[in-house]
Amino acid sequence: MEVRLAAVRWPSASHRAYTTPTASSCSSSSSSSRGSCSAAARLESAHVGATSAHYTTGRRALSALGLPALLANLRRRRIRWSQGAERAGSTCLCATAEARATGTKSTARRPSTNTAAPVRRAMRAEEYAKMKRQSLLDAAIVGAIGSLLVGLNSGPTAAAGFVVGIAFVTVYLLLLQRDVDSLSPGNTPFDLLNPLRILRFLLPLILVLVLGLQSSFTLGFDTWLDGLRWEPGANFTGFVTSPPALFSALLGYSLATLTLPLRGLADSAPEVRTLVKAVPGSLGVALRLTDEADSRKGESSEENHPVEVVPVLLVTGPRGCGKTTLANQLRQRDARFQAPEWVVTAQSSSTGVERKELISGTEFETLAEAGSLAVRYKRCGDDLEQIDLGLPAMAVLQAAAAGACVLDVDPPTARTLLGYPWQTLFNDAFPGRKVELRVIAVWVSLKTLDNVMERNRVRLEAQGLSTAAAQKQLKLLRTQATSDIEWALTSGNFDFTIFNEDEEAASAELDRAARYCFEDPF
Ligand SMILES: Nc1ncnc2c1ncn2[C@@H]1O[C@H](COP(=O)(O)OP(=O)(O)OP(=O)(O)O)[C@@H](O)[C@H]1O
Repeated sequence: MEVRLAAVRWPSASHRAYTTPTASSCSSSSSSSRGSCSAAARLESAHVGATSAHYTTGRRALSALGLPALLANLRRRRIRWSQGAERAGSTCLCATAEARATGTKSTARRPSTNTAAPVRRAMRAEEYAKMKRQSLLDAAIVGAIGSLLVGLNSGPTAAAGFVVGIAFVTVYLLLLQRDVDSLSPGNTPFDLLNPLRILRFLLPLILVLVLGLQSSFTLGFDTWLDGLRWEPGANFTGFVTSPPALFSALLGYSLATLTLPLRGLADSAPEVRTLVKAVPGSLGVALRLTDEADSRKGESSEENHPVEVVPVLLVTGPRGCGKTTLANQLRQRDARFQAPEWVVTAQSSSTGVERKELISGTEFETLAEAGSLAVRYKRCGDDLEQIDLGLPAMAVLQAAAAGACVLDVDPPTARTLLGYPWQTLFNDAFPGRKVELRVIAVWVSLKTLDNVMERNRVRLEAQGLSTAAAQKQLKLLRTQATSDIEWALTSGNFDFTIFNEDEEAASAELDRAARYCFEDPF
């Protein structure tokens, strides 16, 4: 899938250099066109926001609910699990380690909450919730029709047995749904010792026992006991004295359970639907109409409006832990990762941003008032003058046009960036298109707060600060770092945590994390 920033239309005319790069300006290599928009980024549409250890999306549940679909998807899912485990595992482990190191209780698990990924996740969850309802509805329909037919054919005892069978299927389905809900990299369907799973597979046996119990209550225990015989043909189980109830219950149980794989088959074997569509009569017509409506819906939503992803690699963490070093190394290794161009009101070495454009204070305010700046703050310049710095939201898109935008910022700035209404911006700027920001958030830190302080102490002393001045700064840094780490652990925004004790290893870890800008782990 491609992100064509070439087609970006910026809504506000006041956006100076950030105004719409038109199709023609894209094809020309005008230097004023800061979009580099001829470079359409090749991206895979994906949902990386969800490192969720939970395995609850509709697509995955679809596989788990139907045996044929499960077999068909087995290989793919194994890959997904291993990828999910890699990410979720590393995040959780790191978060736990950091929590231990800092004495903070970790509630951090995963995904970024700021982007459109949650919307997609919600859609999948909705799809899954629909499937859950559908399976229960299928069982209810089979129960209603089956008990009526069985009742007419074999009497009320058999009908009651059928209803009991359906009740057990309902329990089976609820257990199955609970099982699927709790699937995670650490709890795969291959774990046969899961108590709920064992209970689920023992349900038919429990059904027979319950029928026996019911029979003993109806007949009276003594009569029921007298009737217990081990005579094949006369009393099939030796417990249940009413074969019609037993057979109907098992029939109800089997039929309703069958609806699961049948629904899976119908979905995964279009030729079955095609065959049925050829059948004259209302069923064929109904199926044809349903298919036509589905394909029209698909055309309008998927083909005409593919999801265009804007990948952003957000690298943040406490001061002095090596964010900039790692981000720069990544950009040097891989040209797909680009830093955005910030706007500043004065040139200064203290701005801390590499790419910046000088604009006037008035222009800065205009951008800020138009809501075009994803983040803005003030810095002290070389001559102690106040400098305004801002990151135009459009600059993030433009940097991502080469592949992915790398944002190396401190935690408060990261927080502001994550809170920026990106989706509203995309909806306004790209009407009729589905554009999503995919933030891969990486927390760069050290294993303990003391290590963080030591790294900063070395840096401050290397800058020539006296011990007293360094101590003063370190005190402020400790307070800030503590609050930053607490935010990282509790916000659930971070996909990866990297402890930058060893630069080479940390670089390799950042490489692995950065890969998710272009890959779909699910
Ligand atoms: N793995 C490492 N081991 C030792 N020193 C490192 C390591 N990584 C970076 N450094 C050093 O730590 C210092 C701070 O690095 P860097 O500027 O990249 O950190 P930062 O997190 O971006 O800091 P800031 O938040 O102040 O911008 C630099 O002097 C850098 O050389």
